[in-house]
Amino acid sequence: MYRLIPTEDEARDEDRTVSGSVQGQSQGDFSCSSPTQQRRPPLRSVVDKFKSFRPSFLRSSPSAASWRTGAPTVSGFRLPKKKDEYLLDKQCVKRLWRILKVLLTRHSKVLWLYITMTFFCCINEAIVYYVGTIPSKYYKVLGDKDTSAFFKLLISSLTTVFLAGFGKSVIFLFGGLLSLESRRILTLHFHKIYIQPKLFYRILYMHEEEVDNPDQRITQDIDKMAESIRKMVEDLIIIPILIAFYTWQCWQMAGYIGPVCIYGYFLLSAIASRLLINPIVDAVFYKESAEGYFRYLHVRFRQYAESITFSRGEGEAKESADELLEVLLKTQLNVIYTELPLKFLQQSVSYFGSILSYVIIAVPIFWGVYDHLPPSDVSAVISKISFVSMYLTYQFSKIIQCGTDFSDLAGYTSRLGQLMEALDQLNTEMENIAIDFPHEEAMSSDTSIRFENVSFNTPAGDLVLSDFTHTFEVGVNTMVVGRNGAGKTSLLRAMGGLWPVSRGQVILPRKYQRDVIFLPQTPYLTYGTLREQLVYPLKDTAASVSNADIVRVLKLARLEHVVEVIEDFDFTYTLDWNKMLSPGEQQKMAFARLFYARPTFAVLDEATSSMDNVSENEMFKQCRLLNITCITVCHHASLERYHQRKLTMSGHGAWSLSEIEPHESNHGEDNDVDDNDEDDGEDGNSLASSGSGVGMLLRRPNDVEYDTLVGPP
Ligand SMILES: Nc1ncnc2c1ncn2[C@@H]1O[C@H](COP(=O)(O)OP(=O)(O)OP(=O)(O)O)[C@@H](O)[C@H]1O
Repeated sequence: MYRLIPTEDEARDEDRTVSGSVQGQSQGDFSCSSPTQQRRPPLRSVVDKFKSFRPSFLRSSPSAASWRTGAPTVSGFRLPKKKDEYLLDKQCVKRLWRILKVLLTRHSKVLWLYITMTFFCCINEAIVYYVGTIPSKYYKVLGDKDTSAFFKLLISSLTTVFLAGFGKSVIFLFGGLLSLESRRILTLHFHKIYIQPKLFYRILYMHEEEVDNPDQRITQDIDKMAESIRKMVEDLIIIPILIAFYTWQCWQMAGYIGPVCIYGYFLLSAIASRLLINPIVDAVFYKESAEGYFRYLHVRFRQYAESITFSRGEGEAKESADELLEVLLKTQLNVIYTELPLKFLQQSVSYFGSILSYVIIAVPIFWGVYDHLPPSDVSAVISKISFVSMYLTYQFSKIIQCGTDFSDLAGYTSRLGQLMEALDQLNTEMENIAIDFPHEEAMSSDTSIRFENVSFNTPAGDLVLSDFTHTFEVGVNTMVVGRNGAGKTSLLRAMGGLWPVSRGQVILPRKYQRDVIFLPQTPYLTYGTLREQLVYPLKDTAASVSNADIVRVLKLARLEHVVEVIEDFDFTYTLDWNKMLSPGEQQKMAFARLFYARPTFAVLDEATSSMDNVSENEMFKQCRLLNITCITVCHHASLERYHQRKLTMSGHGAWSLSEIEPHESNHGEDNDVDDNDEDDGEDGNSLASSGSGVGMLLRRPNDVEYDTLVGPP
């Protein structure tokens, strides 16, 4: 099972490692894997993972695979981490029950739709029963050559047939509503348990191997599950009542022999069907998993279209897509082949059922039960018994036929149930971590960020930082430097609580949410208006931002030209923000948010890497003017002038701190920037550099009054 807290043994191992040498590596605090597998395997590409998948129907005979797929046999296929077999077992039933409990809460519309559907199904079945007995009535009136009875019967049968059609469409309508409502309730539930602070990040970045494609499970599997539920409910909703009714009818007309034959027949078919369902559940699970990877690959193409095109990587992209498609098709073919025996059984059950009905009729006929009746009445009786027994076998064959839907449903249930369990477990473990290694607890009375004897590892178990003690004080800008992979971003992850620490404490300001803002290298541009963009993630406060504030903040971030590009401040853009702004401008937008929010600390992770020098300098100057203390991960030595302290990370847990001597450029920095501005031919929109920052008005989100900013000393 998943585990984030180290076991005692691991903790001991880690103790030894950390105290022994900072060069050592300790076991991961993240291990979210089976107890036997504590280290993650090396990262492999999605295609590589799936290359190792071999659908179950290929396992028995590699040569049969080529025959079935027409493709050359690829040996050694195996699903990534295919350690679980997904079956229609106790665990699956438990998971289904858990999902049904979500669907059938007290105020859920699903329950009402189900009840309404049952009502209409009962009415419809009464009509169907009447329609079923119509032929026997025709035998009678035609046999008796009764013209007026014939016309009466004609009118009533036409009306009934019309009503039967109407009844079916009403059931279809309610089935559709039921499916939509089920999807809505389940998706909302998953949004609630999945899109949670940090949990969301952890499951996507750290537990991808254990719980693949959670997005695909939420967007696709729930929909398919809701559809399976609709189909099954439509088919099965009224079956118990019908079976009871037609058993009684059959008993009345054909004696005990009729129901006994049909029940015996059903029992055998049900046992055979149950045996055939299990492999389908497993096949559906892995087909959905392959669907998820295939979809994700296309999402990545969309995301990296420009990079792929610049590197002329279309050929490779096509190859990977084709390869993954082949894997997906193999999993689909696997589903088709594993469903084949069940389909055969279902079809045979329904055809054999119609023959069985004649065997049931033959018994009373040959025993002379109806010998006393005239031939026209015997025909009517035969027709009626045949309808009743056929309908009874039909109800049973419908149960068998639902096997395929049910196996699909069980497959989706396994995927959704597994995600639910993983989320539960992560939640509990994160709560435990929060208790053992307090992070966001407002323990600090001041506004500094303190690391006390902190050690932590990567999810793969490599030591990132060992015994780190430092206070990031307000007003002291700190630069975090080091070679690639030394753990600079990881330090920020530990600070943000994304990665748990294995030792020590991270003590954050009391008003952490307001006082500390993280700016990543690639900011997330939300869907929505410019106003919402600026207040992200506090969408609700967007209405309180005045147009003047927007313009001022954009000017500070040197983004004033955006105003000319957009329709207006309240025009909702969806994906277009990423296309409308260059990477540098996107980073400036993040700074505009920062300048609007004016936190105590800005934690910048190469947040200016795509900006030109002038803009980069301008951002740091504005931070200083707005009293925002920067903790900056960067590779540019030129930024030293805006920092007073330097934290150097050397990898494998090693670190060192030093003071940055104020050098000449520090004193003349503003002039530098102004000069650059002129060189750039820019109009000096920077309020600080142009001097217009003096006395400029800017409102913090929660301030009632405007603050007055004072320009550079
Ligand atoms: N989700 C993860 N699972 C396993 N290892 C990870 C994960 N994320 C990062 N790492 C590892 O942690 C180490 C430190 O990564 P980090 O991103 O902190 O480096 P960095 O110093 O910020 O590098 P750069 O200068 O290139 O941005 C790297 O070796 C990386 O492989």
